[in-house]
Amino acid sequence: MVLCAVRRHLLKSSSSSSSCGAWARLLQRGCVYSSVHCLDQGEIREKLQAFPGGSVDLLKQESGIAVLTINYPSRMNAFSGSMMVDLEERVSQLESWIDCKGLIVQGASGTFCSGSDLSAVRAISNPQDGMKMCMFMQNALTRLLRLPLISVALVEGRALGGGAELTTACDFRLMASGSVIQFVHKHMGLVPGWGGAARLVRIVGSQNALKLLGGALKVDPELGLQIGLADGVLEVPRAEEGVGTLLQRAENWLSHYTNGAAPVVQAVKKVVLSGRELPLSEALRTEKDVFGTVWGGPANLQALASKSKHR
Ligand SMILES: CCCC(=O)SCCNC(=O)CCNC(=O)[C@H](O)C(C)(C)COP(=O)(O)OP(=O)(O)OC[C@H]1O[C@@H](n2cnc3c(N)ncnc32)[C@H](O)[C@@H]1OP(=O)(O)O
Repeated sequence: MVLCAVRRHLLKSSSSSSSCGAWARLLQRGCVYSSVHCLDQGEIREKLQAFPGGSVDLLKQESGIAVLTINYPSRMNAFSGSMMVDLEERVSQLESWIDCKGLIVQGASGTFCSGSDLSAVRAISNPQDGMKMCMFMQNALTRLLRLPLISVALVEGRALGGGAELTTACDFRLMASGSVIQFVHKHMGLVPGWGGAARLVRIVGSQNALKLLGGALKVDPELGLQIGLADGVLEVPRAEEGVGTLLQRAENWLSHYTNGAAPVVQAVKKVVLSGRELPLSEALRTEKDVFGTVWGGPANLQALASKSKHR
């Protein structure tokens, strides 16, 4: 009774403060750029759709784990313009999925993603279009990273250029044996533009980021683990092994972090995200708000009921 009353109070205060507070700023307006920054999402969507090919597919499973597949095998899963629009739409679908707990981002046909489709890039190589594509992808990938679920990039084969950047928009990276993550931008006379540099610095630190970008280094699983870019390595199962696919292995790995009730898993992601992205005082207030959503909730009450010794 007392717990429920306290929870009601916290929920009331959390919903009123979070609707206009830091968490709302992070999630409901998760985009980095808007019309204030001269970004017309409709206009850039239309422009990108003029470069079709491939798809980004979303499979939402009853387990609360979704699988997002970058699918353009004939171009090593490079991002065409229409795939960039697809990606944004899939992120919107995930944002409105109430029971989400986890996400695996993978490439089709044994390789992750070879960055942006160079044919499309060539066609929009003027500075104005380049900036618009950059803002569009930064928005989509920032919203991906801020989803209230735990995400993992399952890297098989190559993750190059924008593909390497995509891996940094996930909470974790799992590298399959033989895989490579490489920020090849310097070889293309570029730097990352999809937010990959800013996120990479937060993942591996500025010294390592400078080495990876400055030298366009090939990161194999061993180096990935050493510098903290990879969170785990999975052996690619041999066909004759018959003990499940790489995707199943990734799902097993992720389940260590996604087991439990969806509201609790989502709350975990929210407090970590706010701790990472907000100034301390705002992060603390957000943590209080999020705490209020699970305190005295079904999972909390069930856990208390199971502790018979402490009645
Ligand atoms: C802000 C974003 C910045 C960026 O992402 S810039 C783009 C960075 N990515 C790249 O530079 C990768 C370019 N591709 C490559 O280096 C190689 O194709 C790659 C991935 C190492 C694979 O090499 P191989 O195994 O020898 O295979 P391959 O070269 O014959 O490729 C197979 C087919 O895929 C195509 N492909 C691969 N990456 C692509 C891309 N990014 N854009 C457009 N097409 C691409 C390649 O042209 C080839 O097609 P086709 O069979 O000749 O018709």
